[in-house]
Parts: sequence; C-alpha cells; structure tokens
Amino acid sequence: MVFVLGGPGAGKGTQCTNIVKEFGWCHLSAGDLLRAERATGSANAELINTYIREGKIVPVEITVKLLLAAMEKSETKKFLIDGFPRSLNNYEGWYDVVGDDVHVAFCLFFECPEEELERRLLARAQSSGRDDDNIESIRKRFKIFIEETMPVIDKFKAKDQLKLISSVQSIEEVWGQTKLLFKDL
Ligand SMILES: Nc1ncnc2c1ncn2[C@@H]1O[C@H](COP(=O)(O)OP(=O)(O)OP(=O)(O)O)[C@@H](O)[C@H]1O
Ligand SMILES: O=c1ccn([C@@H]2O[C@H](COP(=O)(O)O)[C@@H](O)[C@H]2O)c(=O)[nH]1
Ligand SMILES: [Mg+2]
Repeated sequence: MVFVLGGPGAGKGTQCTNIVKEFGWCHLSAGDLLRAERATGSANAELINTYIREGKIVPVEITVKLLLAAMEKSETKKFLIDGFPRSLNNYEGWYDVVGDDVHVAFCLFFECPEEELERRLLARAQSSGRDDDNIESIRKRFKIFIEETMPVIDKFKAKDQLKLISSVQSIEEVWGQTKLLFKDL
C-alpha cells in the first residue's frame, strides 16, 4: 500500500488515476469515500457535510471504517490511499485498527506552492461541483493542511518512508517521475 498526500489541488487524484491505468492499483480517495457516504444520507451524513465544508478532518473512526470496507471489496490488494492520514490522530487511528497487517511501501508527497494550488482549485471549481472548492473553504483547507497534515509528512520522512515529488510541473512531467516509483512495486 502507498499513502498519497499533498496540499488541496496538488494533483493526488490526477496521478492516482494514471497509476491505476498503467499499473492496475486500487485508488481509494478518503475524500471521495466521505462524499459518497454523505450522499447516502446515513447517520453520519450531516456531520461529514459540516466537516467538509469547513475543511475540517472528519473523526478518524468514520474514515477508517469507510477505507476498510472499500479495501475489502477490492480484488487487488495494491492500494493507493489518497488524502489520508490527514493528521497525527488519523495516523494513530489507522495503526490502532490496522497495525502492520497491511504493508506500507511509502508515503508519496506531492509538493506544490499555495498560489498554484489556489489557481488550480478555483479553475476546478467551474466543473467539480465540490462545495469546498470556494475561496473560503480553500483557505481553511490550506490552514488545516499546514497545521495537521504536514506533521504526518514529517513523520513519514523521519521513518525514511517519504517519497517527495514536486507537482508544480506539468501533469506529464509529474507522471514521468511518479511512474518510476511504481514500476517495480
Ligand atoms: N501538474 C498539474 N499541473 C496543472 N494542473 C494540474 C496538475 N495536476 C492536477 N492538475 C489540475 O488541478 C486540479 C486538482 O487536481 P486533483 O483533483 O488531481 O488534485 P487533488 O490533490 O486530488 O485535490 P484535492 O485534495 O482537492 O482532492 C484538477 O483540475 C487537475 O486537472
Ligand atoms: O481522510 C480524510 C479525507 C478527507 N477529509 C475531508 O474531506 C475533504 C476533502 O478531501 P479531499 O482529499 O480534498 O478530497 C477534506 O477537506 C476534509 O474535510 C477528511 O476529513 N479526512
Ligand atoms: Mg482529490
């Protein structure tokens, strides 16, 4: 399994789609799973809705449950977990439940400056239909990324499990570097 992290709009979903096409991995975006759960109108739907709009991190029990359910349904066990763990609390919540049962090859971090992320998200807003692709939510998401997610990236780095790719380059250039990490996995 590979965790895929990066600021909002860094290109996680875009590159995961390429990895699925070329290498047949199973792409699980925690954000997509939460949006799908919200759409079911389940008991957690309203809570998820509020957290996403505010750019806040949904309680880890909910996210881990959704991830594990999606993993069980997959035929391949090569998982790309996109947008998770988003905080040290998420990280601990994952290891409390999953432990070392699932091998983590590395955490892939797409690094990109905030001005470029903001440009991409505002452009994506025209077509994404995402209610957090607006300038107020985007700024909140950036803040949470710096405060909560960067410490997770630092943790993977300290464990020598971090692969960093600059995603300020074109999609093709980022893909050129990304695919090198997967060809022998
Ligand atoms: N390297 C790139 N250069 C320019 N635009 C890009 C690049 N990578 C992705 N994009 C565009 O930026 C937008 C955000 O990309 P994507 O949805 O893959 O990001 P993400 O990291 O999954 O974002 P989020 O965290 O909000 O889910 C999309 O419109 C995508 O087409
Ligand atoms: O592990 C997670 C992943 C996502 N969220 C919430 O969803 C939105 C959107 O996530 P994307 O990765 O941009 O699709 C995020 O801002 C969080 O509110 C989460 O809580 N936990
Ligand atoms: Mg995404």
